[in-house]
Amino acid sequence: MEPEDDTPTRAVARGTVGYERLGRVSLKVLSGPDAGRVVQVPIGRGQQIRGGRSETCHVVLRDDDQVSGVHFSLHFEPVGAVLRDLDSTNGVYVHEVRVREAIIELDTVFRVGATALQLTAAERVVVPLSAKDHFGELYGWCPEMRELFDELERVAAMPSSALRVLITGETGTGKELVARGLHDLSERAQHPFVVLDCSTLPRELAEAIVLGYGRGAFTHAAPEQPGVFEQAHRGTLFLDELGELPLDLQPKLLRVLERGEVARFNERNKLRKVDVRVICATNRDLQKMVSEGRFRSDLYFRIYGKHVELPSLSERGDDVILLAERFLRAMGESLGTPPKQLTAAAHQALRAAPWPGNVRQLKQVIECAAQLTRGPTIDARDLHLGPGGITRRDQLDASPLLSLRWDEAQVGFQREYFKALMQRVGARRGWIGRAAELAGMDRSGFVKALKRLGLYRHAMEDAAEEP
Ligand SMILES: Nc1ncnc2c1ncn2[C@@H]1O[C@H](COP(=O)(O)OP(=O)(O)OP(=O)(O)O)[C@@H](O)[C@H]1O
Repeated sequence: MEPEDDTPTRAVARGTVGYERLGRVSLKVLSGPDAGRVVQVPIGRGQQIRGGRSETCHVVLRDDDQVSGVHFSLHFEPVGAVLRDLDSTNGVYVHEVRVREAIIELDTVFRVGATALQLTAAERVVVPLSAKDHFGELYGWCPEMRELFDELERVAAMPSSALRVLITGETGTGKELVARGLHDLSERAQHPFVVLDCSTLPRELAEAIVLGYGRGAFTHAAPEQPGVFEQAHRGTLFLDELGELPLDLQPKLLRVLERGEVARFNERNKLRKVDVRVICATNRDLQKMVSEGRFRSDLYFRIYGKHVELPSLSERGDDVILLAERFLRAMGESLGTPPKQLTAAAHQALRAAPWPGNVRQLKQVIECAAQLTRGPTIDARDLHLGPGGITRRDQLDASPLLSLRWDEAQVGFQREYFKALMQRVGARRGWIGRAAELAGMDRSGFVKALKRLGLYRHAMEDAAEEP
């Protein structure tokens, strides 16, 4: 049966100026080295509060040596405040019961190390929303996205040299589109926008790619090559997957950011001035990496100015439908045909799918369905999202592939292939290079394939060490 009203539920009417959400939280330290301190934390959209000994936390408990670097988080869902132990050594206790995750109420006391904390206030604030449904090419209609657009419009209006931006969010949520939009709206728009994906940097050549190299760096005949900073001179350098930047390259990057000068790989004494706005993105937990010594804190503070967090697609309500329709319209325009329509059942399937690869995966599913569906409508079964479909998180065995169409069977097979390959190589140092080599691919092609198939985030989470 068709639902009576299938219009988006969480999109905000055009022209709405603001909406109310939780905006400020207060915590009181009842006992421990910081007893008596009251910490007030403004919370951004979808942001969680973190506590621990690390300077990167919102609630810094520097003097309690029983507290881990990043010990606990608090985030707020419709059900209440969710307190979570972030793999701390000594645990999180509520009423002296150790918990991994607990929903706590106002005034609840919890203990981390020798410190007892009380959640004393959670205040609501009215936040402004953009009147637009897009920022550059990034589209969205739900309040979370419209609040984001308002933030981005204000960031874009600031002088670009003064501003550092760190964009976080799962793979495929639009981080590169945000960076591109900020560049296009800045006074640097006429100059280059250069993207460096740190996850595809080959270790041996990383320094030469970032800093550039002079004539004869590798062989006598090798020509000179400017690094990414020089290429982006007067424009913007987008450092994607910054969490994957090799540790030994981090101080060199910091030096360039601080001094605005770059010395090529084999020309240590020849400094070249560069005027570059750097925008960074990651889907890794940089705070945790800093507290574990896997990312330099000085570089973290250098790049961490304005934090832009992109919600995952499953947190954006009916944006999934509106985005799908947008992709269909764009396809129709490029083919000169009327856009195909999604049935109500297709809407339901899109809403229910988990989308580990977020908007990138949605776009791929929609484009694939539009190309392969003969009639003017796309039904749920044309999307192949249900049990046994291509976007299930768990493994497909080989036999269901045989009953799929050729293109879907190929995608299904590719997912199986990459999963098996990653299992074979294991989560150990250098696994990307090793897996790419076994697949006969270059690193960048390998990482792109993982992203396209929605496997990249899980692969990174599973990897115990830096790739
Ligand atoms: N809100 C959006 N509106 C329209 N298109 C989007 C949106 N978000 C993402 N896309 C599309 O999805 C794809 C992935 O976007 P993008 O590369 O910006 O994601 P990302 O977060 O940088 O991914 P990764 O972390 O894997 O590099 C692109 O084709 C982009 O155009």
